Amino acid sequence: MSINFSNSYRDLGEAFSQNILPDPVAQPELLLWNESLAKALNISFTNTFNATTNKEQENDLLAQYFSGNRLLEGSKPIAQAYSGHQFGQFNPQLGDGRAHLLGDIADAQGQRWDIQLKGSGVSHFSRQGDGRCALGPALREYIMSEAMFALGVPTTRCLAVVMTGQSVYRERPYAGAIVTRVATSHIRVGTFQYFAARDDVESLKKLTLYSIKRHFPALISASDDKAINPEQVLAFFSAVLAKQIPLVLSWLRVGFIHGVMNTDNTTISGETIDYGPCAMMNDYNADTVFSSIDRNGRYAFGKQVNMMQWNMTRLAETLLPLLSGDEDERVAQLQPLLTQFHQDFEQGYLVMMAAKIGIDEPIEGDASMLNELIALLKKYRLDYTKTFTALTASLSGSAIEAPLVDALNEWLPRWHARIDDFKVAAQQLMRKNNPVVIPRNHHVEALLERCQESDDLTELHQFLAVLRQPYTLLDDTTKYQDAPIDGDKGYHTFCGT
Ligand SMILES: Nc1ncnc2c1ncn2[C@@H]1O[C@H](COP(=O)(O)OP(=O)(O)OP(=O)(O)O)[C@@H](O)[C@H]1O
Ligand SMILES: [Mg+2]
Repeated sequence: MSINFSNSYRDLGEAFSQNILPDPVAQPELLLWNESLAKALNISFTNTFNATTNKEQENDLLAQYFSGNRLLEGSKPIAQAYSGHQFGQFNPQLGDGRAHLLGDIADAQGQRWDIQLKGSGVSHFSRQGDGRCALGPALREYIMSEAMFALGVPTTRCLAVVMTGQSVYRERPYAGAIVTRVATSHIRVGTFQYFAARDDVESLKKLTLYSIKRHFPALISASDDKAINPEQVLAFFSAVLAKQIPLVLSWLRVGFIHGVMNTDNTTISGETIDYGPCAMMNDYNADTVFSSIDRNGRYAFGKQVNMMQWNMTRLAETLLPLLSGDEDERVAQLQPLLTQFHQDFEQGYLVMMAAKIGIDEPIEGDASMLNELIALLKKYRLDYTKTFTALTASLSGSAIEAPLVDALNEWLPRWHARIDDFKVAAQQLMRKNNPVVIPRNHHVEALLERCQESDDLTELHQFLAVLRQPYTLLDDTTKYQDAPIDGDKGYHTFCGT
């Protein structure tokens, strides 16, 4: 099997991670293999398999590798150390309690990707946990991240799901599984906090330099890549902030609620990570929360940008020792960047929402028109996805049906007047920005239930095929477009264990 691993994170030294092998499982069985992702990553088996290898043998070998039972050549697994603010409370000692980073690989364009097993056994960071993952949450991560990728949301992805043949106990026994996650890195805000909490400035410098090289190489010249200066630290912070804006904007565009935006679940690369308690919004309400542990609505749909700014402020704090001047001067260098973040986000939000109603370059008056629409969505409890799909279709003659047409009857003429001169272009823009299908909670949950009861994955593949083309109406799309009759009242998500 040809995967050309580096172990660059492990090479940072023992302060950063624990060297530890995945814990072998009883009976690994490949459930899902993401062929298109494998291709994109340049992962191929041509050296391993020959004309006489059959599909079953191939899958068996993949199951061995992606359960951690066999180690891929060149991989030196580690569990990464990190801390994190969880619902506002700082926990200095988190880290990969059930994950193993196998190493990083380069794709054909030279982009590096981490390959990580999740659910692969305990580590130094496991605390009370068993190091394992149940099948439901593993499949959920695969489905949601594939859907998000196709929706155009920056995200970590899944390469494989392997059943372990072992039960995991979560109040009752469930089938266990291991998911292979791919990310441009697994460096979290909490990774920086880990070293800041220990006053380990040398490691903070090393981590910042590594992060710059990995994610923002333009900030550093090849000749002086051994140390960083305060200007580079500020440029790094700006670059991290800039990554979070398209991330949160795309969540808001498609109605995604992350559910657990703790600093340990916020990557510096701006990729969605940790699909534990996430959910999709149905009818529009900025206060929407589904996570059972988010009792105060800290991570509600409409609060996500504020929470991201809060997380970025925690990142800023960790960078203070790397700046110059006294304490006040250091804060004064970071503060304007956080203010700028909010302004850039607000501007980006207007552009994003305007695109959803077909306007490429918003002008004065568009913000108030959008606010009015959002107020109507909320007042009449209109489904977010369906509303924009109907508005898009209406531009080529589809009638907007009741009750939507009644709810929007005063708003529609205002919108038509604005886009009348460029209806065709408006509709094209809307088609790109408004999915016709999203991974609705009730469909995801129903499928997870069925997959746990039966080995037949036909429906799962059908659902995935639809989710992989969320801007196109396929024959099967209509099966998954419906909003739940009760608006998901009483639906609760749980932190994915
Ligand atoms: N079953 C488990 N065994 C050991 N540690 C666990 C388990 N479940 C969660 N943890 C640890 O608890 C912390 C918080 O968990 P959280 O649910 O945010 O992350 P996760 O889903 O395990 O991983 P990730 O953020 O990488 O997707 C992490 O340190 C995680 O490793
Ligand atoms: Mg997590």
